[in-house]
Amino acid sequence: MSSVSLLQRLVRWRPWVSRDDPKQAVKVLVTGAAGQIGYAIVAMIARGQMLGPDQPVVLHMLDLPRAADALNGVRMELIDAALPLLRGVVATSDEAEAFKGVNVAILIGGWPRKEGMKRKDLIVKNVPIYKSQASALQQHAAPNCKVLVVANPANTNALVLKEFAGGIPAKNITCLTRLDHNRALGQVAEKLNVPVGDVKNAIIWGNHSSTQFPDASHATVRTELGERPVKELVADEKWLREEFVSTVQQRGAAVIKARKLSSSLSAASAACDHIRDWVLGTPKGTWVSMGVCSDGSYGIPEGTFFSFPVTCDKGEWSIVQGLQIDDFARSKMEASASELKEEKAVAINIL
Ligand SMILES: NC(=O)C1=CN([C@@H]2O[C@H](COP(=O)(O)OP(=O)(O)OC[C@H]3O[C@@H](n4cnc5c(N)ncnc54)[C@H](O)[C@@H]3O)[C@@H](O)[C@H]2O)C=CC1
Ligand SMILES: O=C([O-])CC(=O)C(=O)O
Repeated sequence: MSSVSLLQRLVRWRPWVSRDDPKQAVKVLVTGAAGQIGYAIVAMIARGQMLGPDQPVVLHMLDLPRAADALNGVRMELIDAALPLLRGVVATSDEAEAFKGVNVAILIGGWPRKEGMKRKDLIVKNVPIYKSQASALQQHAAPNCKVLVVANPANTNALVLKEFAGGIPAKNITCLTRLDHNRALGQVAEKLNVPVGDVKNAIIWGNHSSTQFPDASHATVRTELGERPVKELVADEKWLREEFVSTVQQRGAAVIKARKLSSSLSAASAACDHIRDWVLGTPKGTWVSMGVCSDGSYGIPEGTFFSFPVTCDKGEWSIVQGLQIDDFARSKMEASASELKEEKAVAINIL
């Protein structure tokens, strides 16, 4: 007879490991998981909104020691939600434990801006976090881990991560501008009174900051007569160059003014969209905006973390090539690239 008693066997039983799982669980790290965006995103991930409705996940959640109780509360709620795709939860304030073996890392941990601040005012507080987490990523994550930086200033934090996590390929490090992209689609849909799902191919060029350039000049709307250019349907160049651009650029600040907290639901949803499209691919004929390491496309200096239109296939993103850039767009893209150069100089100075 086996020396393992029935009671011992029951204690060892791990309900999240099912023998019938057709797919292995993917380990997804969320940093800042006790915060606003963290609280919104963990349920979305565990419901399959990020990796698909048949993909089991193990959630790794990291937050500071002082948020340990709150993080444990999130862990309890995840168990209480009885989410069938959720095959395990690690809740910790230890970076090594949090990054161990993760396949996808959503880096949200850091400080949010308050009303009246610019995102780049967060460099001093947040950039050092990304230097420290770069080593944890390099040492403990799965070698092909896909990384999405959400915490602001997102592009510069991603750059710091790339600089200090040399073992992780630059193409695996990205930052979130999908929220701005989705905001751009939302503004066009509101203007034309059409379902947002019928609008596609807006572009966010540049920094996730007020110098970003939301560009609807290549966007289209699905109509009964086929796909039609947004430019033609809006028929208001002034709106497209002014109100549309500034509304999207300033939307984060407008939400902070209204909520006294930064966008959480829409940021969490956009982060799911970003990873889903990266991993599962963009639909044919559709591009999305992602902050990625420039290869020199469109004259943007190589190595700059810049938002471009991309398509994704088999887990790889590629910058959409050959789009016509007029003088107006060129000047906006250059302004955002030079702001990123300034942010980089400030970050280097701090580190
Ligand atoms: N890229 C984008 O589109 C967006 C970016 N953001 C940014 O996302 C970040 C998080 O925003 P919220 O969730 O609203 O803030 P929050 O303050 O509610 O949550 C942040 C969490 O990060 C934790 N944290 C701080 N330092 C950490 C560290 N070293 N390791 C792990 N966790 C750490 C905090 O304890 C807190 O629980 C902010 O920087 C915000 O500006 C927010 C909205 C959109
Ligand atoms: O504006 C902020 O500070 C938060 C953020 O990045 C956004 O909502 O886009």
